Amino acid sequence: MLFSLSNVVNTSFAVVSITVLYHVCLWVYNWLLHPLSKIPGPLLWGISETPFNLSMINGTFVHDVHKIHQKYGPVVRIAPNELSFITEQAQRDIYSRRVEDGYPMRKDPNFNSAAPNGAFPISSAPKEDHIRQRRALAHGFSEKALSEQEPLIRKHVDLLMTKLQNASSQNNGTTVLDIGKYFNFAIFDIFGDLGFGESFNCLVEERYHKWTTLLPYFPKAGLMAKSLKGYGILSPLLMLLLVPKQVISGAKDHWNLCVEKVNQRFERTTNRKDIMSYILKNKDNKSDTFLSVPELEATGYILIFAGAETTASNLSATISYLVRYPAKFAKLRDEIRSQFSAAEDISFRNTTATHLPYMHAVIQESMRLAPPVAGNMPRVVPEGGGTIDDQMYPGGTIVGTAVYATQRSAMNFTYPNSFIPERWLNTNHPNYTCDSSDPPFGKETFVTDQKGAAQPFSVGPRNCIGMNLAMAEIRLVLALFIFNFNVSSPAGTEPMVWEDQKTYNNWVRTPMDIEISLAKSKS
Ligand code: HEM
Repeated sequence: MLFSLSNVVNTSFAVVSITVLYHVCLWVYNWLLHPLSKIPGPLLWGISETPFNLSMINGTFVHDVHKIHQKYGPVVRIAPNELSFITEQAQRDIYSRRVEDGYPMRKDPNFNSAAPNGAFPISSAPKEDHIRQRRALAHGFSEKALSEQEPLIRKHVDLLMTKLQNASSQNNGTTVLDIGKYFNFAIFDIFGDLGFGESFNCLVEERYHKWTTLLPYFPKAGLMAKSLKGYGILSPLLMLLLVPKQVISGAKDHWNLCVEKVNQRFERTTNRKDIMSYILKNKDNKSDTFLSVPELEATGYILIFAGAETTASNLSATISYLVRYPAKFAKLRDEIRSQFSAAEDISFRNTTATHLPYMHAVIQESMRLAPPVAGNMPRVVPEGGGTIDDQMYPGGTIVGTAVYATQRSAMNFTYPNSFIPERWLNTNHPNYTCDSSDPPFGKETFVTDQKGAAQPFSVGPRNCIGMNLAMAEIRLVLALFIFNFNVSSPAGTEPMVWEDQKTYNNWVRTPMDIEISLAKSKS
């Protein structure tokens, strides 16, 4: 007995010693000998995966990487084998088509896996599958499809306005409410209708549908699981200890609901021009625009999050900045209310940058400061190496641009942390004026801005397929909202600071109480 106990102690000691020795050797290798050892960055992040993973799990990754870039420059090492960039050129080098094979660097498989049914959604699919899936989905996101979808979308936006008007009317035209929640209701309902053929009725019932409450668990569970993957046999234990149970079960429920909704939509025959109608046209043929049922389930799983959460996030961020900067709100209010005399006149077509240049500038500036997809979108440098920002990096290196850090870098933008929509305007525009909340600026101030570095929808063949839809929704909701309401912070409170929130790549949005009052001149 004694013998076997001492054996166990000795073996354990040996295992621990070997593990420690292995890690010490690995850290020394990563520090001094690794091909990326000369790239600047915090030492601990460069020698071990742990700081990266902890930062992901804590929801501070986006802010941490921004700080690292501020301290160490435009290319930094954020894990032993991973680099982060913040230049416009790097963005093109990583995400656009490469001369070598006409396709961008492949996505990092650790962060882009298959769905629970084993099929790849469009966002993770490998090259050949991606090309086929993207073709199949493109029809549902075309200009033609968008104009056919407008009445369907408009119905929900009108209901949003009615709900807000009712809430205000009951309180002498003014009320305080969580506007982020109402934007979620409307955008999720729109997406239910467009993606799955039925609204979630969040707005009608003024409460979240079960599914929408599950959505926050989806990216969190994914990021946590992937961050802990690299710990080998310890991963299941770490998952058990670090990932809250409701995150795991929430992600599972999200998947089950998605499969159910996609299959219900298959069963339904309808003339509605929703996104699925375009895809289902090719359901039974094996052409190059075909999507299998498991792929459709997997893509539905991604679309609901990619499509709804991001759009609602931008609308909320935009209003948060307008509440914080009343002079900007006043300019936008005047532009919209002088352009239209009735809400019915407002449409996708007449809310573009040509018609409402200041509103377009406001949206661009809020996308710059609070990009809905804020993290790094990791890719793998192909075998044989790849050039980024005129520098060659070894094959297998994980690379990506840090969206938030890029868009807030002083290398790319003057006054990078200030909300100044004017930077996006033509300097001859009457609204190109410096307000009391602004740092001083003149006609020349923003000529050095690297505007092309702000790409919240990314670039290249894997950029956002829903960009036109998202922008049309945002323009319509924002124009109608500002046409109908004035906004301010509730008396005695400070406006929320958007960037104080955490992110799991997407923002973890906290309740956003603002005061809205009916625009008297229109009521
Ligand atoms: C403000 C709103 C939105 C923003 C900022 C946004 C941003 C992005 C970004 C940055 C990517 C690239 C991700 C990567 O490379 O890993 C992306 C991809 C994607 N987005 Fe969006 N998105 C928005 C709205 C939408 C909407 C409304 C839909 C659909 C209804 C959508 C569907 C997709 C899909 C399917 C992909 C993957 C495309 C592919 O891999 O080919 N997004 N989005």
